[in-house]
Amino acid sequence: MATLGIHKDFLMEFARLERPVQKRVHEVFEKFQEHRHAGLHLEKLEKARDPRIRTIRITQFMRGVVLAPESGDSFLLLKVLPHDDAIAWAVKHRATLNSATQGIELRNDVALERATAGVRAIAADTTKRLFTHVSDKDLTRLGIDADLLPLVRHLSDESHLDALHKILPEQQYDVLAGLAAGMGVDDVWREVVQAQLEQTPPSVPQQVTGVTGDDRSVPVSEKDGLSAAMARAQGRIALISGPDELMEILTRPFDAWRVFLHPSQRKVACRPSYSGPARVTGGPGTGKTVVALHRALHLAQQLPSEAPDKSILLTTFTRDLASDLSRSLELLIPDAELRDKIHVVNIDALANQIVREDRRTSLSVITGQKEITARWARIARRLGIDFTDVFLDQEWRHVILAQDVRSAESYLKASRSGRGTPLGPLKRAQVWRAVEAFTKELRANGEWTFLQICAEAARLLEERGGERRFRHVVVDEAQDLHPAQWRLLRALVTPGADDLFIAGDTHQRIYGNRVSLRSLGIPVTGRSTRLRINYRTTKEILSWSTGLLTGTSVDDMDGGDESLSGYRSAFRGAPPQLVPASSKAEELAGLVAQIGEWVTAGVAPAEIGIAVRFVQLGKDVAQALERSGIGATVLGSSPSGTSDGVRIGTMHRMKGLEFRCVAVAGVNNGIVPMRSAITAEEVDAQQHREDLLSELSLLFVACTRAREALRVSWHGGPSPFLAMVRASSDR
Ligand SMILES: Nc1ncnc2c1ncn2[C@@H]1O[C@H](COP(=O)(O)OP(=O)(O)OP(=O)(O)O)[C@@H](O)[C@H]1O
Repeated sequence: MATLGIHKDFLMEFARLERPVQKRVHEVFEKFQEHRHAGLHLEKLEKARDPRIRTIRITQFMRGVVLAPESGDSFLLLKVLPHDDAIAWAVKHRATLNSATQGIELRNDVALERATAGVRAIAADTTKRLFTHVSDKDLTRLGIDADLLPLVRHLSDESHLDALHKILPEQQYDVLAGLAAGMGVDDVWREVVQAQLEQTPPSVPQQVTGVTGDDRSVPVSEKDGLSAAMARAQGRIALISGPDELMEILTRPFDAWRVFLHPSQRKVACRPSYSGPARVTGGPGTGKTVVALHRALHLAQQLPSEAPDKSILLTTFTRDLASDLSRSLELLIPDAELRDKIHVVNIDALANQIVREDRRTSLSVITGQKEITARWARIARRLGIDFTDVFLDQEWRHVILAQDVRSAESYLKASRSGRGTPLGPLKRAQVWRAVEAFTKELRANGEWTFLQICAEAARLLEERGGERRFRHVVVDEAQDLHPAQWRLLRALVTPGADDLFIAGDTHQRIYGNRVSLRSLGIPVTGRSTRLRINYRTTKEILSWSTGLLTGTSVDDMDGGDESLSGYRSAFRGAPPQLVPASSKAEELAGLVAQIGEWVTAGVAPAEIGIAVRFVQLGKDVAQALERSGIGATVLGSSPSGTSDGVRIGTMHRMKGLEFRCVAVAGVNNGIVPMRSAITAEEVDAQQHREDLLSELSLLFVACTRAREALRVSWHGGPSPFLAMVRASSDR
């Protein structure tokens, strides 16, 4: 039976076609299993560099480009382009095997020869070389073939490598981009080559080497070579099992993440089993959520047939993020029966359900932080104790609830590491009196805070012992979870193989909840993987945004430091715009003009996000936009996704989202960081540093939501964080 492969580029181009043309593409290929390629009316091209690359008529104006060897009945759909472009592309390209993985790659020899000459000319003027630190032997081991070596050896700058992205054989570009981003040879081997080798299905014959004696690139062999070579290029090529799957993929072409996982992502998501809790980390946009979704699917597929619905919990920080996960899961798993094995709910809602069921009554929850702080202030005044409202609230969250301290005696002995102000026994007794007054008041009113509910849910489950609701738990945005939430997650699933799968990035921690996973009974050492390729944003936005973090050190929740080394993007775009204004009115006017320009350029308003530090500014921006006739939705004020307007949200709300264009407004001195959110240094120096880091992460999160364009503006003095990034880019 014929095998059909779809190249990622084909899907991307298909996505941009008009509906009737898409329909034709589908009609042309839907019966592929019945055809040997003669039946597909493939046209040979006279001057083709690779005689197996042919074209096929889609409509009068559009042609598909297909790789189809003479013998065997495998096809690879490579391109779908306007007629002349398709022919031009088809005659120039060749399909070869990657020497390290034996996966199929495409190359444009003419362009490569031209690029080599260009790079040589540039290299004549400089002694700088990008890859002097890597030997020929290592490059060869990583799959760089001898045809490419002269080009690679003359590259002097990373921007030249970026410019070659589209013409280099794909996997070889991946290797070079990793090395250029500072990864070691072994790391690149593991993440690009070995990950790919491991994913090749066992049924596909492994060849020892794909290079000829002189290490030159070799064409894909005839007779069955193509389907094996396609199977060794997962991540770039998807093998289609039949017409239903073809239909499935072509129906949602924009969601390439469903089909094309990078080998480093697939390795984490589809590993048959982990011996205990496992974790995936990585900078913004590296696909952690995508991996968490695929892991949930993988676990669902492995469940025994008698496993009940909702055997797997897929959870995250907020309700909105959980709704996004649900929507994505529907795309990833069309089979409702399989999908029902996965329960998607945010952690607070789950905790609420557990406590509610126990008490057989609904719970009244205090949601506003302002109200909570006001209560602490009242209590401190009433008791005549000399602690600020913010200090008491932090002590309660970061020490008492975090360690589940339930008595004055335990509090006296509790570790306060992470808190900067030492507290002697007398002071602790005062704090405890305030805590008792606070909790008593809540109890008397039948009120709860979210964290209290989580702590209570964890306590209930621990007490009941053995009542494990789920076989597997998958957690996204894990960096912001509080220890009480972790205790709940720990209690929901029996410790052991594949119990917890955790996705998160501590550089994006914005709620100040530092935890040690090990101390919470969640040891991930040896089962933790970092993703490094950013799929969301341009190199320019990425490098500017990571510049914000220069000089900061962030823990990895496992006793070490998190790193962004090797973090990279393959797209290029315009650098972020940094726009000062002398007044708020001027800043808003500039912002409105920019949004207007984006909309005129064809960006849908809902694909534009505006991040602000506080809600009122968001409302002001919304009004300014509406006055100019541009619709806007302030996130959180109406159910998300219900309006087509520009999305405006606080930086906190931006977590987990993404937009084609992002404007971050009001990045003023005194606002970012928000003065009121920073503990005074003299009150608690450690907390002061933590608060500053959370505020910095908040700006980092907001800026990294952008796919194509980022604009950062302020009025009056700029945020000191912006001075930091400028200083780092000057270096
Ligand atoms: N293998 C892939 N192929 C195509 N697109 C991908 C792939 N992996 C991720 N993406 C896309 O990249 C974007 C970022 O992915 P995702 O939200 O999973 O990243 P993340 O690491 O969770 O980001 P953040 O930490 O910033 O929330 C999404 O648009 C996603 O669809």
